[in-house]
Amino acid sequence: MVELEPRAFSAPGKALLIGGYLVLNPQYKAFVLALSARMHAVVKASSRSDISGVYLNVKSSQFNNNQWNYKVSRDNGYVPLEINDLTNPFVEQVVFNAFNYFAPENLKFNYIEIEIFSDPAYHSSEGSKRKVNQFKSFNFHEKDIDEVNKTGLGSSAGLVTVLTTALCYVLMNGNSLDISNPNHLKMIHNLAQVAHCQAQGKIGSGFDVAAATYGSIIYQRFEPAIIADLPVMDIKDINKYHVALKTLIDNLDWNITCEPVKLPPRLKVIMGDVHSGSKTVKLVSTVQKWYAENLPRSHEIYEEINFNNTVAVNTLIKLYHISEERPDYYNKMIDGLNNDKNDDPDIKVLAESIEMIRELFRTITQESGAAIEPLEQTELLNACLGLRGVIGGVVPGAGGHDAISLVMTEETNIKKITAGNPSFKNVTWMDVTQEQVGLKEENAEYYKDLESDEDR
Ligand SMILES: Nc1ncnc2c1ncn2[C@@H]1O[C@H](COP(=O)(O)OP(=O)(O)OP(=O)(O)O)[C@@H](O)[C@H]1O
Ligand SMILES: C[C@@](O)(CCOP(=O)(O)O)CC(=O)O
Repeated sequence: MVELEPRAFSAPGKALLIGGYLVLNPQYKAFVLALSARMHAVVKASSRSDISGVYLNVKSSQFNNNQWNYKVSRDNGYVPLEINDLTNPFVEQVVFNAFNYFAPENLKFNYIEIEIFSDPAYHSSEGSKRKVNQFKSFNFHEKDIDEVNKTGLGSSAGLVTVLTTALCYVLMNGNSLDISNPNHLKMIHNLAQVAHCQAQGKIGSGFDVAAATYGSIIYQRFEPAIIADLPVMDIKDINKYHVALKTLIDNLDWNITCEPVKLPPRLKVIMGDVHSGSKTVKLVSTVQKWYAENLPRSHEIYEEINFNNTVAVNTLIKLYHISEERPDYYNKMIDGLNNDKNDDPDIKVLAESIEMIRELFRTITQESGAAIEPLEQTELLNACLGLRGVIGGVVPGAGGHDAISLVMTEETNIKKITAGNPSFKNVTWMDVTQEQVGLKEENAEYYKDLESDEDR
């Protein structure tokens, strides 16, 4: 039996700080922050002569020992067959697309095992037990993955990205996958976008998969048609899907923007969970209906949001440059913010543009009935703006009752300054911050021997 060297990969969660809804249109740019919460995949594979075809086990032991066992064969168009009839659309679409992309005739490593881990911040910790080792710390739940409440950080995008990476490693028959190679990263990104869209049954903007792959970025989407135009799998002619997918992944210019960005130094983003969550699909369809029925005014509102989005993003970039070119001036400005002096003109422009974006989304909320910024969130965000060191805040992404995002100085201790204050009684400050890096190679050894917190 030949064994493939185990490898591990992780990909970050996200917050769409600026550009919700507009990012669905390829003409508008968005600012996506990658977060420190990550999804992980540890993969091993071996060649086994005692089984026919390919066998794949995907294990997510954190969620009531959930696991999915697939048989994959070329004769079946690489449509994965789960031997216990269990479903996980995200896993299935990754397997389907990765295998069809490589279309292996005879796979050397035909027994594949992938273990998934999610960092604690993706899900509500209620009823979970923490297991740790020297390197990692994960929550273990007694419920299945679909029954545990999510916080909205994009677990499926992270999952699809790390699973795609793990399978590319195996399907490339060994050591040649290198995630620091831009071509490999592009292959992973494109495959993950296709799988994520197919699993969701819709074509969203893809900002979450882009951030999982490339980290914090300015993002502009691809034209949805490029994925919608893929043929359906025809078992009688499986080469058709393979050729179309190969062309889409390798040869087509997706015309997307994924430009790395950093928050200016000494600023951070903090997320506040309000324990509720939103139905993104419903919000998006309500807003799209409102948009279509209210032209040309709705377009004018979008243009005005875009103007403020651009101001906010450009000001963040400008602040970064100031910090490099005039560090003394910059440090004084941040010190000023810590002492409640918000009089720097650039900070003012940033704060005002974020306020304008919120106001325009409140107009859409009122007119469409889609609760992008519901009253409770308005009150919470306004209370946050009164805190020393906080520059601005939004309900990121599609809005609603998802966790809020606040931009504040590094020195601001939000837990401390809000403790006991009734305005903040419904919010839990999450242990996540922004991160630069997207897909990352991890040490496969670091996931072993996780033990219950109490036993240590
Ligand atoms: N640890 C995991 N193990 C296995 N499957 C997972 C895991 N985490 C997420 N998934 C899959 O992703 C699905 C959740 O994806 P969904 O897109 O609904 O949420 P999300 O990406 O966290 O949310 P949002 O896009 O709103 O931030 C689960 O139902 C499951 O199929
Ligand atoms: C409304 C939208 O722009 C953002 C959805 O963001 P989230 O999944 O709520 O973080 C839709 C999209 O970009 O796919």
